[in-house]
Amino acid sequence: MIIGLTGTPGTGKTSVSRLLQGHGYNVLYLTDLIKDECLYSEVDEDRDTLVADMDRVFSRVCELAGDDEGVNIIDSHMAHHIADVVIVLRTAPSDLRERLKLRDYSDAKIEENVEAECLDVILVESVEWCQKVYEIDTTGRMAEDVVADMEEIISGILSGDDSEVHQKYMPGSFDWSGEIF
Ligand SMILES: Nc1ncnc2c1ncn2[C@@H]1O[C@H](COP(=O)(O)OP(=O)(O)O)[C@@H](O)[C@H]1O
Repeated sequence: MIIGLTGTPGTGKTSVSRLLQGHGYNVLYLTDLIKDECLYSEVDEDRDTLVADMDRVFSRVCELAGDDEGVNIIDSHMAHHIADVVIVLRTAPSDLRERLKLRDYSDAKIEENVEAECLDVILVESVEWCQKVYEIDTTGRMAEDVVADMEEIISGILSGDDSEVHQKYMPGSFDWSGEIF
């Protein structure tokens, strides 16, 4: 089965994915796949990013993971465009800003991402498009603790009754809209 791990850049998807891989899960790092297999339609020079060809990305992910009975995690801020079941990582805007400052991002790119987190952009898209959405707060926590939450959610899903974990990791638990100004 495919589980998307999505969230604003900097919320910790790749750090958590690497740890999950160490625990034996298959992980597809979508950004690498798109780059390595040229699954993009154009290069957006202004935003310093590749515009993914989502039809080809979707087909390729299905090829790589679709028939696998184990759990395949897709690490990407676009995972919710592909998977029906997604876990959204969240980070309080002030914490996220500090994490993004450590990257080679322009101030504008940092603020664009912080604003997107304040406005729940990825969470709202996930709830709109996916069948099942779980939300984990990473603020002030260790990546290992987030991995433990992920494994709890995955166990719940695999058990066939996710009602308890869905209640515990219910989407829409944070309101950071006041931090925009
Ligand atoms: N609880 C946490 N979970 C994951 N990453 C965290 C956490 N707390 C701090 N971090 C740090 O935040 C950064 C997240 O980067 P990364 O994993 O590449 O995020 P993303 O893949 O979402 O862009 C890393 O430097 C990581 O060490």
